[in-house]
Amino acid sequence: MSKVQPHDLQCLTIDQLEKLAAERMDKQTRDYYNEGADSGTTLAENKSAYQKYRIRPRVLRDVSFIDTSVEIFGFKNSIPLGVAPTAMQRLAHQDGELATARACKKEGVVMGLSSFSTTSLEDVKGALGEEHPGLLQLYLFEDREESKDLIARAKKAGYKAVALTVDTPMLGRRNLEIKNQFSLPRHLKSANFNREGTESEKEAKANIARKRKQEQEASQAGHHDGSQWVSPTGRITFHSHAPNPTLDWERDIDWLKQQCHPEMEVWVKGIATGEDAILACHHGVDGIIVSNHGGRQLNGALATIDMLPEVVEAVRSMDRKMPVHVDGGIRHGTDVFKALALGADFVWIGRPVLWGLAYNGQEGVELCLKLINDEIRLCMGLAGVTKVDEIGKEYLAKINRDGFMSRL
Ligand SMILES: Cc1cc2nc3c(=O)[nH]c(=O)nc-3n(C[C@H](O)[C@H](O)[C@H](O)COP(=O)(O)O)c2cc1C
Ligand SMILES: CC(C)CC(=O)C(=O)O
Repeated sequence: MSKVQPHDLQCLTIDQLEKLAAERMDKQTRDYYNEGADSGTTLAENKSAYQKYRIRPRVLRDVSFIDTSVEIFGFKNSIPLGVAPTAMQRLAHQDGELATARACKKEGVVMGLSSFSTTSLEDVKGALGEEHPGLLQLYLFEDREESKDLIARAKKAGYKAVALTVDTPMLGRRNLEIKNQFSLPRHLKSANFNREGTESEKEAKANIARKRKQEQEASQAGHHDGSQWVSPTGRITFHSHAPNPTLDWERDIDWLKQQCHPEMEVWVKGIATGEDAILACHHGVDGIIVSNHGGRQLNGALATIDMLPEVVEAVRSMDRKMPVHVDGGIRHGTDVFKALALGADFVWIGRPVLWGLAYNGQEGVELCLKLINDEIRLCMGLAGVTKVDEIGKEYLAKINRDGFMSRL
């Protein structure tokens, strides 16, 4: 009988990792990382909704060899899970995104990098290495030149995909963030922006700024109020630039595909309905991520595992096969199994990685990924499956409100 080899006796679960990390973060960081929007119901439900599902294990199947790997962006990922893009990782640990990248490389797990990282996208790709695919998360700015520049740099650095985040036309209301007057400490910066730039880049930006100012004066009532307006030459901060209320399927997705294809895939992150999944498919995106931004945007939105079935059904009704991923509230290997059984091709985790980083830098992130890896393997074995693509809805039952169980 094989004996379980713990990686760290102090930390055997993601829940324990969360507690250990909380002791090592300052209040500003802890609140920023852990908070959800408004009263936090969607944040809580992302996690609790997994309890509605139970696994129907099959027995007497030889599970002596289990393959947890899947292919993503042409890369053999060790588990059907990736690290979701989360901003400002150097708040958690001085090595920030570099520590996460090194851990992802070591554990064979794909990494999503936030546009608002505290390490440049080039340095992160350097740490991931040539073989390892990177995904760059994008906020498309109203100032297209900034976004264009970022996309060109990602392409040059060798990223395999971008994911446009579409659930942030406005920033969700995070009350602790407001109360703490959260901002990036002086010693850190949004490393992908606010670069000095060459003389000709500076000149081009100054021209855009002049043009914008003229347009604004002419219309007298731009759609930004004075407190939000930041000129294209001004500092880019997440408060000023992540939200973009002007994003639109027709104009922006086609533009993005033109900038990225064929070198980089274009994904859309933040799909929450079957209707939008169909639009994404019509607009030719390479894949979608069902997400509510970890409960940080629209409080009262459905938990992502509850949105997933309608999105999967909508996508399956289309002629073109488009992959569907999901994130939000995934804390156990059994959660990963349930999401795949409900039709997701792949899942992503956000906060658990930040907790790993805060607990012990690169080693903490490795620990987080190892714990989840162990749990996925164990769950597959105990459920009687040996390959990821064997996981289907016949392995799940749903517990309804009245406590009765139904087959899916
Ligand atoms: C602190 C923090 C920062 C985040 N930053 C970004 C970001 O820059 N871009 C983005 O698309 N999503 C961002 N997200 C959302 C994550 O990509 C992901 O959707 C979410 O964390 C998944 O939920 P989970 O934390 O419950 O796993 C962030 C989430 C957290 C917790
Ligand atoms: C740059 C940000 C808006 C980060 C983010 O997406 C978040 O804090 O949820």
